[in-house]
Amino acid sequence: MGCAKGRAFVCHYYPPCPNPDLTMGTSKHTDPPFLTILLQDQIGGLQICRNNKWIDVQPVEGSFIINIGDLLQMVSNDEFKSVEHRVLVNKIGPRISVACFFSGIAVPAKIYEPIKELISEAKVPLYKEFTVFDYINNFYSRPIGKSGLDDFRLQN
Ligand SMILES: O=C(O)CCC(=O)C(=O)O
Ligand SMILES: [Fe+2]
Repeated sequence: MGCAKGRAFVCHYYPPCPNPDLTMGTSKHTDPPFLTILLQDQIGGLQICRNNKWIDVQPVEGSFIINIGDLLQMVSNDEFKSVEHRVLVNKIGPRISVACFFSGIAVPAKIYEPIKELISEAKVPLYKEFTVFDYINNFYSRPIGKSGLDDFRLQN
């Protein structure tokens, strides 16, 4: 499927914040690509949302964090769920993280859809066909923090 193609690296620099309760490092969101491989330093601050609760992702030296993104949720027909996450700021710091996003094949436009082997009478396709461009373009035209998954969901 070429999910490992379309790589982009983003480096984040979070300066120390005198009033961490008044702001966020990165507000809650899901990542649009298939996968994100994330390297964070020892400062901490990354949280994921599970059962409506925010859980700290403790830094483990020498390890990477793998986030499932929206595109993987769609091709897996919701077998994998795109994780909602955010970053808190700290009085200590700065905090540095590096994300590698895997967005798949954008050019020439490749049509993606829920993987056929995952579809059956009991498990109907939940998403319509899409290209990486369609999804990313729609994602960035939406309010921050709202994933674009619902715009591609089929009304079964
Ligand atoms: O800085 C982090 O740990 C996470 C950054 C992030 O969520 C992103 O780049 O999408
Ligand atoms: Fe993210």
